[in-house]
Amino acid sequence: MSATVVPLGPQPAAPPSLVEGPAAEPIHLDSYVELERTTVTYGRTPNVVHALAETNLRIAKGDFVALVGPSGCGKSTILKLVGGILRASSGYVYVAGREVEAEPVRIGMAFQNPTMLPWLTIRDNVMMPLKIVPPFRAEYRRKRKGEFRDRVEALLAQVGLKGFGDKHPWQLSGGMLQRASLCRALVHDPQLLLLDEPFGALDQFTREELWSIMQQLWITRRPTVLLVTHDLREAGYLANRICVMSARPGRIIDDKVFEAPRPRTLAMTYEPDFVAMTQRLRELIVEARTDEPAETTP
Ligand SMILES: Nc1ncnc2c1ncn2[C@@H]1O[C@H](COP(=O)(O)OP(=O)(O)OP(=O)(O)O)[C@@H](O)[C@H]1O
Repeated sequence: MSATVVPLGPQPAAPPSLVEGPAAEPIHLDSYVELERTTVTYGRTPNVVHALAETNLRIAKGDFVALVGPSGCGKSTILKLVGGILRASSGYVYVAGREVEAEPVRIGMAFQNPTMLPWLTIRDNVMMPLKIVPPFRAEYRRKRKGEFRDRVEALLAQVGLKGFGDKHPWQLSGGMLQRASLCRALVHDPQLLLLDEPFGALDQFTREELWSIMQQLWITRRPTVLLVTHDLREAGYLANRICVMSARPGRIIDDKVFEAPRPRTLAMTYEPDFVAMTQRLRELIVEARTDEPAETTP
C-alpha cells in the first residue's frame, strides 16, 4: 500500500438514497460494507491516475471477501476507502449502514509490513488499539495491567506466541511479527478487518500456518473481512467470496461465492474443484492484465 494519499475531484454530495435518520440507527442496511458507483482518481493534472473506475461492491456482515487482480488495479485503494483513509472522488462508501466514518466502527488492519513500534514490547504493541480506540481507551489506564493484559496474552497464545509478550519486535522473526500484527488487528474486537497482503512477505510454510490461524480467528470472532491478496490459494482457503478486478482503472469483473466447508484444510486446496477454481481466477487475471490500458489514462 502506498503511504501518501492524494485524492482528486469533487467530493460527493449527500447520496439520494441516504435519508437522515435518528443518530444511532443505520439507514443503509442492505449490507455491512457497500461501494456505490465509487471512483478514485489520484494526483493532479498532468499527473492524474485513474485508479478506480465506477465500482459497486456489497459485503454482508460477518462475511469474508477476497479481492484479487493485476498489480496496481486498485485493490488497496478499495481497502483505503472502506477504512476511511481515502475519500472517493465520486460515488459513495457505506460502512455499517452509514457513509463511511459517520458511524463509529471498530476497524482492525494488517499489512504486508507489520510495522511494530520498536521501543515497545510485543505486548504493548498489541495493546496499542486498546489505548486509542473507544470504548477501550477510557479504561486503558485501569485495565492495562489486568483485564487488557489477559486479553493480549490469550490472543498471543492463540497464534502460538505464548511467552513472547515481553520481547521487542527486533527479537522476533518475520512470521512471528506477522502473528503479533494479527493480534494487534484483532485485540479491540473489530467489526471490520481490513487485510492488505498480510502474509505476502512470508515463506510458504509460515504463510499456510497463518492461514489456519486466521481462519480460526474468523470462525471464533466473525468480523467482516476484506482481504487483498495476490495468492489465489490463499483467497480460496480463507474467503467465502472472491472478487476479481480488471486492470487499472480497476472495477470488479467477476464476483463468485466459494462454497467449501469450514474449517478448510490445506489438503482441500489440492482437490480438483479447488484447483479448477484457482485456475479460473488465474485465467481471468491474465486476461485482465493483457487488456491493461496504456500507462497514462485521459
Ligand atoms: N497516492 C497515490 N498517488 C498517485 N497514484 C497512486 C497513489 N496510490 C496509488 N496510486 C496508483 O493507483 C493505482 C492503484 O493503486 P493500488 O495501490 O490501489 O493498487 P493495488 O491493486 O493494491 O496494487 P498492488 O497489487 O501492486 O499492491 C496504481 O497505479 C498506483 O500506482
